[in-house]
Amino acid sequence: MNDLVLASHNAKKLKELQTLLAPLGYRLRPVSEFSPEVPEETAPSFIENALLKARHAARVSGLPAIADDSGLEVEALRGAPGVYSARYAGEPSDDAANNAKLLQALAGVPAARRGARFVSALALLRHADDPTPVIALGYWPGQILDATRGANGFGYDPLFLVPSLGKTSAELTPGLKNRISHRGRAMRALLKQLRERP
Ligand SMILES: O=P(O)(O)OP(=O)(O)OP(=O)(O)OC[C@H]1O[C@@H](n2cnc3c(O)ncnc32)[C@H](O)[C@@H]1O
Ligand SMILES: [Mg+2]
Repeated sequence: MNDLVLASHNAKKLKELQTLLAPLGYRLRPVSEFSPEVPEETAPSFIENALLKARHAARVSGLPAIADDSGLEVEALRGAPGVYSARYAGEPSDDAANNAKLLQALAGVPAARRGARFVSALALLRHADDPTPVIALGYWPGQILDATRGANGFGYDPLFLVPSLGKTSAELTPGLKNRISHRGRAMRALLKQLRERP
């Protein structure tokens, strides 16, 4: 069985990626097995940050690696917190503090202007110097509520309303979230590219 390294230190994100990749028959190994080092996410785009995380994981493991860089873009905040989503309220990353800061930033903004989307960029490298990484993006549109709801998921899930379901992302089962989320969509797009690659 081929090994694939998952370049994430976020346990809940790792679980989602593992579930999405499980049917592929890879042996999935978190990058923490190889190195405790967390590369700095210094780039201005999700794609570049995903690449730098995947490249670091491929380098420390000597194996193919995949990374997700993701975040929440809020229309009324002109795309913030965006690539800074994990550290919106400062470092270290703290979901409750990030959600509190988002609610504060949107105080007084009516429902009609609380549109947002989750973004996921996936990058897959066969090795650290791979000149043709596979990149895929996935988006998930929704709306930011004015109070948290639900206990599943992570990050901004309790504030992210999926309008067609009338539920927040934190009220969905993990299986349903993976079927419709930004990360699920990006993964299906990535797998399609892999199938079509000459
Ligand atoms: O970089 P790694 O180690 O993978 O873990 P991370 O949590 O730092 O991940 P990112 O740098 O990609 O930052 C993504 C942040 O965006 C938010 N986010 C991304 N996907 C999400 C999801 O499915 N549900 C809720 N929040 C999400 C959440 O705050 C994440 O911490
Ligand atoms: Mg990160």
